Amino acid sequence: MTTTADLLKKKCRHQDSALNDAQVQDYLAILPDWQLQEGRVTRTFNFKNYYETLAFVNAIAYMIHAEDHHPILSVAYNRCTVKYHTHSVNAGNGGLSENDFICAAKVDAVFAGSYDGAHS
Ligand SMILES: C[C@H](O)[C@H](O)[C@H]1CNC2=NC(N)=NC(=O)C2=N1
Repeated sequence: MTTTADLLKKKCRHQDSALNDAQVQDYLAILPDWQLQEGRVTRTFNFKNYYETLAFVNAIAYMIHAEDHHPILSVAYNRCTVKYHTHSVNAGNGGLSENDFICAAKVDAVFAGSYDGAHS
């Protein structure tokens, strides 16, 4: 059974095939703060003010760049919603892959202050 610790040790890699519904549910079970909304793995993070919201956006941008796996971000005064899906699967039609859950776990680690940087 995959754990969040397993996900944190992984690195995103190119994916061609999407996860099936059962696999998606297994990953969601280990990331309880994330929901599946409109086919995207989604979580909203709340902050005290705009400065802290942007600090979070910049912090996850470092991880996002290191993983080369990009979410849709919506940024408001005191919250940021992160939505992940994988463009490359299903012949470019998109879907969910393990990369989405690797990055969700790493976003949580950044938010918790426990992200230990990109590994080569
Ligand atoms: C060439 C580049 O590595 C690919 O286009 C990456 C970039 N970032 C990506 N981000 C997401 N969310 N899905 C992808 O399939 C993806 N592919």
